[in-house]
Amino acid sequence: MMPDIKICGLKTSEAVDRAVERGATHVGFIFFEKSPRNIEPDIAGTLADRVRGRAKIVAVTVDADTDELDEIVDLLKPDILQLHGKESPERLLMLKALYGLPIIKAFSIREPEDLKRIEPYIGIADRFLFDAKPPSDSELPGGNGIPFDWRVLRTLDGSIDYMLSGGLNKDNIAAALRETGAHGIDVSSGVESAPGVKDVAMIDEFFAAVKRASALEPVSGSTK
Ligand SMILES: O=C(O)c1ccccc1NCC(=O)[C@H](O)[C@H](O)COP(=O)(O)O
Repeated sequence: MMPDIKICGLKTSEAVDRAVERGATHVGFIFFEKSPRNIEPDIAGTLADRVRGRAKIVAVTVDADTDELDEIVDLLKPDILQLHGKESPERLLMLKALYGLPIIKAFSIREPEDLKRIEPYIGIADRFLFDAKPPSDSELPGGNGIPFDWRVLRTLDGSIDYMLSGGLNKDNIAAALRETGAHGIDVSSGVESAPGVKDVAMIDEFFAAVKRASALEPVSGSTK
C-alpha cells in the first residue's frame, strides 16, 4: 500500500504541480524566517490554490503566536497545521478550538526515551511526525536532511498514526518503509538540489522509489 506522501518546503508552482502530479497527498509550506524554505503566506496561498482539493495543504510553523497563525490560516487556508516547535498539549487544544483544523505535532527522535514525549499529546494531536534531532549548529528544527535510527520506532504502540521524516531520499526510502511500515512519509531536502531549491527530477525519482518499495511490500494475509 502506498503511504501518504508529504512534500515539504515548496516555494514554486513547478514543484507544487509536479509533486501533486506524481501523487503527493500532502504539500507543506514553511513559515519560519530562518529557513531557506520560508514563504510569505499570500504567496503560499496562491501556490496552494493550484492543488487545493487534490492534496492536503499543510502549514508548518514553529512556536508561532496567534497573530501569525491568524494570518497564515486566513491567507493559506490550510487543511492541516503542522507544529514543529515546543507547543504544549494545551496550546494544541486551544488552536484546535480556534481554527477547527487537524494538527500534526512534530517530535525530534534519537532514542527510545524520546518517544515518551508524545504521551501527553495522544488523543490531542491528530497525527505525529517523527523527525531527526537537528545538529547542534543548525538553526532549523526541521529540514536538516538527516535521518534518525528508525529502529527506535520498534517500541512504538502500533495504533499511533505518524509520518516518518528526516533525511528521507530515493536511496533510503525503501529501507525506511521496510523497517517502520510507516503509513505516512515526509521529505524536503531529499528532493532538493540545494537548500530550499526543489528539483522536479528528484521529485520524480523519489516517487518512483516509493512506488517500487510499495510494490515489493508483502500483502498482509497473503499465503504467497
Ligand atoms: O524544512 C524546514 O526548513 C523547516 C524549518 C523549520 C521547521 C520545520 C521545517 N521542516 C519541516 C518538515 O516537515 C520537513 O519536511 C522535515 O523536517 C524533513 O526535512 P528533511 O530532513 O530535509 O527531509
